[in-house]
Amino acid sequence: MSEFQTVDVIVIGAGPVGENVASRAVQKGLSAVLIEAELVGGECSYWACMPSKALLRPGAVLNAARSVAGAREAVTGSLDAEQVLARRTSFTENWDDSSQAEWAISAGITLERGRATISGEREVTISGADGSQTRYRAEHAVVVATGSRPTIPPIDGLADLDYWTTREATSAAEVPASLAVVGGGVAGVELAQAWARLGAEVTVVARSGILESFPREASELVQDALRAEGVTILTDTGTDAVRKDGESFVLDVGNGHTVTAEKVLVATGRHPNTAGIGLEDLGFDVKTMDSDDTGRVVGGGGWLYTVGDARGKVPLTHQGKYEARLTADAIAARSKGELGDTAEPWSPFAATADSVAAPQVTFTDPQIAMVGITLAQARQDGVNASETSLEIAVAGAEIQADDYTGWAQLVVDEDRKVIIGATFAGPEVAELLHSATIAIVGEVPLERLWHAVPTYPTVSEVWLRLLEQYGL
Ligand SMILES: Cc1cc2nc3c(=O)[nH]c(=O)nc-3n(C[C@H](O)[C@H](O)[C@H](O)COP(=O)(O)OP(=O)(O)OC[C@H]3O[C@@H](n4cnc5c(N)ncnc54)[C@H](O)[C@@H]3O)c2cc1C
Ligand SMILES: NC(=O)c1ccc[n+]([C@@H]2O[C@H](COP(=O)([O-])OP(=O)(O)OC[C@H]3O[C@@H](n4cnc5c(N)ncnc54)[C@H](O)[C@@H]3O)[C@@H](O)[C@H]2O)c1
Repeated sequence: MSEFQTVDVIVIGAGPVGENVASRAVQKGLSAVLIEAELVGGECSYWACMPSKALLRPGAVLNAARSVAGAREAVTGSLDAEQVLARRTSFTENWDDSSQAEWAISAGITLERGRATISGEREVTISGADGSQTRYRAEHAVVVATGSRPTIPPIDGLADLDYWTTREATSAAEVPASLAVVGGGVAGVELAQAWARLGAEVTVVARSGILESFPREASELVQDALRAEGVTILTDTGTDAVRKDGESFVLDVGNGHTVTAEKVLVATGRHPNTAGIGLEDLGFDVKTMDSDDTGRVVGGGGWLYTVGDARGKVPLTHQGKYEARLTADAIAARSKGELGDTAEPWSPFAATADSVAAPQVTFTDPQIAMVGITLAQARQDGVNASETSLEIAVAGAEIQADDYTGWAQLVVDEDRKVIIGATFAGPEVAELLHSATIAIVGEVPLERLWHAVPTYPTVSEVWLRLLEQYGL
């Protein structure tokens, strides 16, 4: 057994979030070791955000051209699936992480490859692929940035079959003739559209609705678009059992009905990947483990932190990287005695935006972009909230696409007269979202927002329409 090497911060998991904790800690003058069992860059770079968006983008560009007279006539072909898949693969660097590893080293981070377990208080043991063991002791913090795992439902027969998770669905080398998607969340719906536009016959099997975490009007726009382009969507439909008939999967979806497809994608949510890394041996129950706004594990002795998907608050890359910056700053401040047990909301150490202003975009075509809280959530939290919504019908939208169809909503805290939630649905609305995020985080009073004039003719003019409809 090797001796312990001592370092200020140990980060387990080199996904986007772990990378950011380690680099920020180094920038703050601490030494950091970053440990990765698979690919430096994590799920996001190789099997999630980047390849899924690369699969979706060509279809959105083609559809954008087809939605403008004059351009439409110039576009006579369909997507070139081989080129789309090649471009997707280039975004994953062909699943080679050498450039990411080089970046980590150039950032002054010590990079270790292998599977890490927390082997004691402040202690981490790395098991290398060659059977070697390397041990580190942290002076200040051990940060768990181990990401998340797909949650696989207990569907009869499923466990024995070679179904797709989002990993296979983002890295497939060929377009399947047909695809059944179990789950109507963001991952399932994005990948349903991506593969359908590449030529697969796609059926989405959703036990309740589609994209249910978004306002109904927004998810219906996406649902209508998917149906119009040939995706079959079965809502309120459970998957009772799955079996193989020759090379095909057969899903029993109730009342004697079946769905048959060449591939099945199971996209039914994810959970923090915190089991089996030694936390149980230290007395933690990983199912109930909680962290404060600085990422410090409650009851964790002060040295243990979680970030990103492993923290489980907002499982999105940008929000995890935000947590990473704040957690690294909190660790650095505590190492100098400049921060105590708790951090003030909105201070540089507390991830306050996680609960009030986390933005999310569903990159389907049309897109849904949402930030803050929904009307239902606001009312549940006892906030005196109002809702203003309308169809996006402004000159900028008409210029963007013939027959532009979109929808927008603001949720306002009537006591404070500030925006607490916003949703935009329609083609290319993602870039509208940051304006809403700034308005929420800045708690900009509506009467001041009235002076923020959107440019003519852009889709942003919807802000003016929303404020007028609100009553300004
Ligand atoms: C299909 C799909 C599409 C998505 N699209 C988007 C998007 O467009 N935008 C967005 O914001 N989010 C998106 N997400 C979510 C996003 O992928 C995650 O929020 C993000 O990857 C979380 O980053 P992370 O660093 O916390 O975890 P991960 O990226 O999962 O990285 C964790 C790393 O830890 C390593 N690890 C785990 N255990 C150990 C161990 N014991 N020892 C050493 N290393 C270990 C893993 O190998 C992995 O590399 C998507 C997710 C999916 C599934
Ligand atoms: N554009 C993006 O930002 C993006 C894209 C993809 C994924 N992600 C992230 O990745 C995570 C995982 O995505 P996801 O779509 O798997 O999760 P999700 O939580 O968004 O959706 C899961 C879906 O599966 C359904 N479901 C759950 N259990 C089921 C069961 N037993 N049978 C049938 N259906 C069931 C749910 O009703 C829900 O519709 C999400 O947290 C999301 O934030 C983000």
